[in-house]
Amino acid sequence: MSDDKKKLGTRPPLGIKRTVETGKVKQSFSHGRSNTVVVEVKKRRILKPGDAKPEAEKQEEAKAAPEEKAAPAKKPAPEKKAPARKLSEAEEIARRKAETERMQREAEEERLRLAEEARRREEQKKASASREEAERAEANRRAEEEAERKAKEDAERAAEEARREAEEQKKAAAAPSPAAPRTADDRRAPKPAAPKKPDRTKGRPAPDRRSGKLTVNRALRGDEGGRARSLAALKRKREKEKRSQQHSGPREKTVRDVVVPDSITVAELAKRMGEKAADLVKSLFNMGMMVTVNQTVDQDTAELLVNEFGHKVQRVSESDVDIDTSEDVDPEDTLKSRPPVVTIMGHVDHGKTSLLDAIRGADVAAGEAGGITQHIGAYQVTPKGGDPITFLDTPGHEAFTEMRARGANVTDIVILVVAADDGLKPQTIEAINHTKAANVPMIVAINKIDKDGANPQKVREELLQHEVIVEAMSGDVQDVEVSAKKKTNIDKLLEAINLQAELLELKANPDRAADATVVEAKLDKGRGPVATVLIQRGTLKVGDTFVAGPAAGKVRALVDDHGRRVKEAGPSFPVEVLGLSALPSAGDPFTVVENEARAREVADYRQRKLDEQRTTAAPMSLENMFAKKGAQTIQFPMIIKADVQGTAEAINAAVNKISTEEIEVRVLHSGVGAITESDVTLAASTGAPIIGFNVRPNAKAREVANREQVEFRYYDVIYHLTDWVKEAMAGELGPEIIENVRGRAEVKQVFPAGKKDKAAGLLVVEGVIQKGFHARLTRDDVIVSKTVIDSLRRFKDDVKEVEAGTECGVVLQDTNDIKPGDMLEVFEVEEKARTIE
Ligand SMILES: Nc1nc2c(ncn2[C@@H]2O[C@H](COP(=O)(O)OP(=O)(O)OP(=O)(O)O)[C@@H](O)[C@H]2O)c(=O)[nH]1
Repeated sequence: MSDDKKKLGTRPPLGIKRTVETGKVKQSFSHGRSNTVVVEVKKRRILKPGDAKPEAEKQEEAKAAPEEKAAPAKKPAPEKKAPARKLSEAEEIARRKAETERMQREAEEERLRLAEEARRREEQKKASASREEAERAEANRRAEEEAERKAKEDAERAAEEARREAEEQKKAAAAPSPAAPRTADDRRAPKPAAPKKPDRTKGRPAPDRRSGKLTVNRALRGDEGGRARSLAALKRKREKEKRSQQHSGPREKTVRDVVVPDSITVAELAKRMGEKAADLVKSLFNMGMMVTVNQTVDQDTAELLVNEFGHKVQRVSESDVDIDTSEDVDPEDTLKSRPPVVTIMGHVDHGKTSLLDAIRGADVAAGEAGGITQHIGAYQVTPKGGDPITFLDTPGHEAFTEMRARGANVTDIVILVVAADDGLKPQTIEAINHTKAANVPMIVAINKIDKDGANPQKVREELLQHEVIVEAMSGDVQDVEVSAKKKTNIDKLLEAINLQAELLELKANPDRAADATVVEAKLDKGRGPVATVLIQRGTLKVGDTFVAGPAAGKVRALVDDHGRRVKEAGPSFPVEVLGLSALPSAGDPFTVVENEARAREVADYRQRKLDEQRTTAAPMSLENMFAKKGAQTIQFPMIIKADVQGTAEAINAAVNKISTEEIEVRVLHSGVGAITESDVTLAASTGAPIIGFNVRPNAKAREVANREQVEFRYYDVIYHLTDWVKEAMAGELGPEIIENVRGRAEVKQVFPAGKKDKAAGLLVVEGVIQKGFHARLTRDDVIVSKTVIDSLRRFKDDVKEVEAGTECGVVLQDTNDIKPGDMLEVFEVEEKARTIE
């Protein structure tokens, strides 16, 4: 036990697990220096052979050993050792117990401290997460509120809100003062309210305040006293948000000049305003208009919207969208001379195509069906020693006029072909009139001079009657005697053209974006829509973006009149353009524009205009047709399909001319390409025949046509077609009824005939009366009945005929309303087949 006592004093403080024995050793050095070192002695297990001491004893020994060994070097504190020896055993136990308890308490405290620290760290982490969450929730809520307010409240209300918020902030700033009164507003305020803090903290232990768990709800309620900092952060965040909202709202800040046409789709307006289409729809909804983004609004509504979103309106008429090349005049110094554009006109078979062939040195007329020029083409020729000349090959003057009607004055010179053996014919005269109307100079080509009956002088004289005074008759119109067949004087004709062109001083600026005119457009099986255009100014290049009538596109390829691919085409050059989105019409302007968006805009506008015209001008429904049928004029409907746009137009113009007062042609649809099922359906529903000009129906269309019994008519010569239309229209009208009045008689007396009929005693005053003649009975010049002479008697004898000056008795068919003094007019009815010119 004494051993134990001795050991107790030297034992180091109790650890949880002691693995080493420690002790302090004071070291003395020379010159009075000393140092105290801690000596650690590792536990040692002493194992002796046959050692059978109990484990506890062994351990005690092991503990004692180092102390005994270290004893000489150790200088234990005398005050500690001495009283220890004096202590009684009970006291020693109590002391040790107290010591152990103290140490345990300290260890426990340390453990608790660490645990507390960990918990606090954890709490802090959670709190900051919750705070962030709360801030996020708050921000979201605020954003929602903000959006709602914006939509519903007016500017005044917004100002009021701002004022209230400012007040709130002031209160929040004053919050740390416990004396700050808590207002009802504060309590109601949905945001975390700073004034609540004194309430919450009052009489509450501080640790409680710190350790309280921060939940989202508590954060939102703002009732956590310890959150004063986060509240301020929230407010700062709110401020920041407000600022960023103000700054991140370029739509409100950027005031745009919005171009508003007559009508515009909501989507397009939104694009121009730089706003969301959905916002516009919402706004319109608030105005009481239910529209979708793709619907159109009028200019007034669009203006309201633009103003509401704070932009400026720039009202334009929709037509401003279209391209107006007339204002874009090229300066004089940019102009360079260009080839003339020549159109050949004249009566059928007077030799237009032959002349063009002679000029070109190519034979096109031979392959042409029926000898009529069906296709509008354009070619450029350069005569020997002359300048290039562009020729437009048109089917007579209709296309020329059609193009002029569309504002396409492409022709510079007209060649009027008159056959020397035939003289002036109706179409020659029409051509003269059209040329004069267009104010285009004319050159007369008196053709077929090789023919036996050719009389050029007669032609000149005939021209005089139409105020065309040729040079040979001392006028200023050039005239050239030619033979297209023998190619006589073709060079003279070309010289005349060059001379006329020189006089005209034709010029254009080649160094600019191209302006052209469509002279022909067709659907090509392999190449899609193809347009032949004539460049009027500028140079058209592959890759150019353009708009042609209602079609937009990008030049994919350019093909010249010899079928060669070219990279560009200058003024007066005819060229085929590939790359169209749709088929334009002859006469449509073809303009190169800066970009695809512009091309689309213009094309869309033009298409809209065309749609408007179509839907308002030519109603094609069955109802409309029958409604019209009830009126005096009979409608003769038809559907025209042709191989080329120019031909379709020429046919349209030709058939429309056939209309009379009684019957008129109504072209329900005219288009280019094969006859399709939809054409047949339209024909079936309207009873219209389908006219295929150089085109045939496809298989499906044929099948439907068989079922629906739709009539197809195929032609390759225009006048054959017009002849048929005339006949068909005449047939539709039925035969003409002609009344030939044969005689007149006066009713002298009326007497009964048979059981119920009445007979009239007449005096024939004029012509003759025959049995079976139609008759009209008039009383005081008013027709009483229309009847037939049923029986004719003279002195009780049936006779066939009674002449003027004689009396007779007649029985009239189906009428007994006869009175003395009535007049009877008799006539024969003749049926005559109609003709339409
Ligand atoms: N003898 C003679 N015949 C000619 C001459 N020019 C044309 N012809 C003939 O006249 C006929 C009609 O000629 P086209 O060139 O087809 O006449 P067009 O005016 O183009 O006729 P359409 O295309 O039907 O309007 C043809 O048979 C030609 O061979 C000529 O100078 N002399």
